[in-house]
Amino acid sequence: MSEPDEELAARITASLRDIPDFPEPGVLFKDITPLIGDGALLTQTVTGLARPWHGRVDAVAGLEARGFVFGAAVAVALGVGFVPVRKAGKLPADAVGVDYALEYGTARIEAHADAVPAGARVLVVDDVLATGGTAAAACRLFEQLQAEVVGVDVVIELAALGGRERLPERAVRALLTV
Ligand SMILES: O=P(O)(O)OC[C@H]1O[C@H](OP(=O)(O)OP(=O)(O)O)[C@H](O)[C@@H]1O
Ligand SMILES: Nc1ncnc2[nH]cnc12
Repeated sequence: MSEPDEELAARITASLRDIPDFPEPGVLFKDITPLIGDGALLTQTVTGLARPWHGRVDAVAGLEARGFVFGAAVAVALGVGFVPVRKAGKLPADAVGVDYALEYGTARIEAHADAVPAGARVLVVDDVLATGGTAAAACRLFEQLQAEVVGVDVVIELAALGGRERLPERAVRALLTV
């Protein structure tokens, strides 16, 4: 896996806005809107996410909603298709789903049953890895579809919340670990 880019990590750190007690008391929310509002930093972040994966994936999956921003851009950078992983009830065709818990609540994610062919190499992209519940559910989802999850690629890992431990034997990569 590629070396961490310390300059990019510093730029991401400087851009993040910490919002205490959002969306519920006790959660320190990492707001990425300043990052994605900065064209140069958004480009560097997408380039950094895509860097190790050129020629190694068949599809990029992005997790609704913030994972769509980065995931679709990474798919373009890699020249592969994008698969939206949506919250329950949003996809129009036959879907498979997984229930999960995240830092602040529970949810269900779904993907279209024909989103990727069996054996496809899928890269899961999201903005934040916190408890890892969302990313682990996404991995299970693609394995239900007989795909191969080659990695979980996030902008920010909140290490204290233990997401990486929730994803043993996965190639988990974060541009910034806090
Ligand atoms: O590691 P976890 O504890 O599972 O938390 C990480 C997830 O939480 C956030 O999504 P959220 O469900 O809040 O959706 P949003 O992108 O629509 O805000 C974030 O975008 C990740 O997908
Ligand atoms: N603390 C946090 N900040 C932003 N997104 C999150 N998703 C889960 N936990 C989060």
